[in-house]
Amino acid sequence: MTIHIGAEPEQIAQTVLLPGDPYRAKWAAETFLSDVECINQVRGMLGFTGTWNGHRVTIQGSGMGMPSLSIYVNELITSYDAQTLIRIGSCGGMQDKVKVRDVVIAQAASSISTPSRGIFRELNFAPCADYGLLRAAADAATSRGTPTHVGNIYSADVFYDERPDLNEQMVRHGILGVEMEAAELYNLAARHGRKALAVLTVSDHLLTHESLPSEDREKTFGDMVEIALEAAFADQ
Ligand SMILES: O=P(O)(O)O[C@H]1O[C@H](CO)[C@@H](O)[C@H]1O
Ligand SMILES: O=c1cc[nH]c(=O)[nH]1
Repeated sequence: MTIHIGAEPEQIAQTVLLPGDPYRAKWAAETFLSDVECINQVRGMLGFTGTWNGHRVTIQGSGMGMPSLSIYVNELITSYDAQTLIRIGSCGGMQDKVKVRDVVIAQAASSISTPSRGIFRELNFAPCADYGLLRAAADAATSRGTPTHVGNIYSADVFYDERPDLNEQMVRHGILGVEMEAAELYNLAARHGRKALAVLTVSDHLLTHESLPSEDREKTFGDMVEIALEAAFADQ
């Protein structure tokens, strides 16, 4: 057990999916896994372990924002030996071609700042996905026929952003979408030699101002969950 995760070491699998929303973790575990056990309820940040196609998988809520994700990912790596960590999140679309409900696979994650800023200081470290996971997820999305975009995203510190000038530059430089966790997930994976990826579903659009209701964000983004599962075990 750790401060924030109440599971015994053997209750957490080496492959962990990480939705921000703990109720998306519950829905995804109950929908896609068998033999599901709830392994964490500390602070209501629900986690579940079960099996998918014979493989053990944990789906653990990470909370919103990089400081929250950093707590769970640090504990999952250092106390539970998690090896493969895949965020399954929502994002806001930032290009005309990126439509609501499309999937975005984050090849890299730009940011203004992350919790790792104190380490990198003047270095503009480029947080990037594990290439094997990225390729496997893109292949899974193609074979499923899911409208999918692969590229650079933006990991923000705030949901209610006050920098339209910065958004304009990101749109101009091809950023596909905005969310709030992937950059620090990629930093931590690099630091600890683990594999990480973020597979996202577009829930909002910064250009069209569309926005899905919270229940849809919790319970309807199944394509990204299955893409993440297929990518996690593509080589096994
Ligand atoms: O839907 P999740 O996975 O929480 O991801 C996105 O949604 C939250 C904001 O509503 C942030 O955590 C952002 O990254
Ligand atoms: O961070 C996020 C997540 C979903 N939608 C947004 O617009 N921003």
